[in-house]
Amino acid sequence: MVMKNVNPTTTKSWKALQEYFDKSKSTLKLKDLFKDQDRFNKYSFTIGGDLLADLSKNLVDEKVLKMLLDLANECDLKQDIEAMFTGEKINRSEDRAALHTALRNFSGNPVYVDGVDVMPDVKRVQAKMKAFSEKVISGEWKGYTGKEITDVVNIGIGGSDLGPCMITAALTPYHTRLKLHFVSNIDGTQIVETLKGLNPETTMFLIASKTFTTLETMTNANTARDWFLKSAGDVAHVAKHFAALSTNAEEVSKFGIDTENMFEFWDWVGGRYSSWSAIGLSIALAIGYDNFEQFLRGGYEMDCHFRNTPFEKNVPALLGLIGIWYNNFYGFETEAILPYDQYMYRFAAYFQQGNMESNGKSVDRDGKRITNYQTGPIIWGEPGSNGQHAFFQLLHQGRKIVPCDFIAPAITHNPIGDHHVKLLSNFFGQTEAFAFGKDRATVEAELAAKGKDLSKIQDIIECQVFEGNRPTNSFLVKEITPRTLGMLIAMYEHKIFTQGAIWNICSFDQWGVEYGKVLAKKIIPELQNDEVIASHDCSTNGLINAYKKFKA
Ligand SMILES: O=P(O)(O)OC[C@H]1O[C@@H](O)[C@H](O)[C@@H](O)[C@@H]1O
Repeated sequence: MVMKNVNPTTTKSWKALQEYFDKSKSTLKLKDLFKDQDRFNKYSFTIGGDLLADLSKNLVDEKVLKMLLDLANECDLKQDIEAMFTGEKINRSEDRAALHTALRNFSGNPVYVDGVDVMPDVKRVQAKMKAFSEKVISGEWKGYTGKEITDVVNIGIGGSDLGPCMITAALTPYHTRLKLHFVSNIDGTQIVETLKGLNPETTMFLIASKTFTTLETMTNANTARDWFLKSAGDVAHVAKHFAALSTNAEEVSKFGIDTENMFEFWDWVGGRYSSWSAIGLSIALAIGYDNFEQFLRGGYEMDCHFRNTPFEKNVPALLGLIGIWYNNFYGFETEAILPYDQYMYRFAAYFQQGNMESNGKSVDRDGKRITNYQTGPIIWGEPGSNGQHAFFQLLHQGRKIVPCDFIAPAITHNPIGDHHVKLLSNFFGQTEAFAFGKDRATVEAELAAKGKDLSKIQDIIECQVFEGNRPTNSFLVKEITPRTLGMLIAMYEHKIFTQGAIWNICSFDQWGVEYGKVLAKKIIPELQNDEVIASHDCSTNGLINAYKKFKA
C-alpha cells in the first residue's frame, strides 16, 4: 500500500475549515447549537451497549463536521487505518509495524508482518501468561523456601510502568489475593520504600522492559536482585522470584533470568501501547488471566468499531477530528482528561505519555520539518471531583480554553450512601456549566433575590458570570470493568492515531526521549570523581560542581 503522506494544510477541506473558522469563531455558540433538540441524539454514540460517548457539547456544527470528515478522506485516514491493522511498517523511522491491535485480535484471522502470521506467537505467549499467572495466584508456584508468593513488584518505566500501574489500580475491585507494587523511578526512594514492607521469601519481581537496557529499570532490577540475594543467598533461587517481560532475550539472560521465565513481545509493540502484551503480566496477576482476557476483548471491540464504522459515527475518529479543530484552528493547546472514578486516578498520566510521546513531533512522515501547523496537544488531568477544587477555576473562567473529557461509571463498585449520586451530579453539572455558563442577567436576578442592592455591587457581579461555550466530551460507561476499560483505552489510542495520520507524523517513534538518555550517561562518570567539571556550558558546570561541593 503506498501511503499518501498529505500535508493537511494543502487540502481543500483544511482551507475551508480555516475560512469557516475565521468567519464564525465568535458566533459558534453551544447555546445556539443546542436549540436543535435532537443534538444529543445526533452527536452521541453507544458502543458495545456499555459505553456512551456524548460529543454533542463541542463547538462543532454540521458544516464543521462535514469539513472535518472531508479532511479525513483527503488525508486518506481509511488507508492509514488499514495499513496499521494489516501490519504495514507504518513506524518508518524505526522500520517497524505498529500492531498492538494484533495482541487483542480475536477475529481468528491472521495478521502478517513481513509475510509471517504473528498470531501463533501472540497466542503462545498469552497461553504462557495464563498458565504462569494461574500458578502464582493459586499458590502452586512457591518461593525459595516453599512459601506462596504474596507480593509482586513490577519494575519498569514509561510504557512498561504507566499502563500496568494505571490499569491495575483502575481494576482494584477485581484483584486476586496478590498485592501489586510498581517501581519506576531511578530515585532510590521508590524501591527502598517499596521493599521496606516486603519479605524476599514471598516476593516476585517482574522486570518489565522492552529493550532491557533502560537505565532506570536495570538499576532498580539490580537493586532488587541484591536485596533478594542478601536473604536467599544462592543465585539459583532467582528463577523462582524473577521474571522478565521483554523483546530482548539476550539481555534477559545476561541479567541472569532464565529465558523459561521470560515473557516475550515483539518490536512491533510500541512501549506506550504494550499493556496488551506480556508487559500486562502484572495486570494478569493482579486481576486473574480471565479478566485480563476480558480487557483484551474490550480493546478488540473498539478496534472493530474503529476499523469498520464510517467516520461520521466513528467515535475515535470523531474525537481525533474534533481535537484537530480545537488544536489547529482555535489554537487550544491543552486537553484535560477527568475521570470521575477514584480507581482511575492514573488515567490522565497514562494518556499523557500515550498522547504526548506519540504526537509530540515536528517532523512529518517524509522527514520534513513542520512549520505551518500544530501537532500534539498537552495532556493533563486529575480525577473528579478533586480537580474541581483545584484547577476548575481556570477551566471555567480563565482566559484559556481547555477542552475536557469527562469519564464516569454509572454503577460504582463502592455503593456507599449517596456518594455516587453526588459524584455524578458533579460530572453532569460541570459539563452543563462549561457549555452554557451563567449570564449576567441570571447572576443579577440571583443576587437581587438574596436582597442585595445591585447598584452597590456592580464590581462583584461580573466575577460571578460564567461565559460558558467551553467544550467537553462525556463518556459514561455502565461500570468500569476489564472490558469497558479496554474499550476506553483503545478509544484513546485510536484518537491519537487519527490525529497522527492527519498531521502526517509518525505516532510510533520517540526520538525526542533518546537525547536525554545519552546526556545522563555522559554525566554519570563526571559525578563519580572529585574533579572540577568544565566540559559543559557554565550553568551545567556550575550545577555539577555545586552538587559535588554539597555532598563532599
Ligand atoms: O520498556 P523499555 O525499553 O524499558 O522502555 C521504557 C520507556 O522508555 C522511554 O525512554 C521511552 O520513551 C518509552 O516509550 C518507553 O516506554
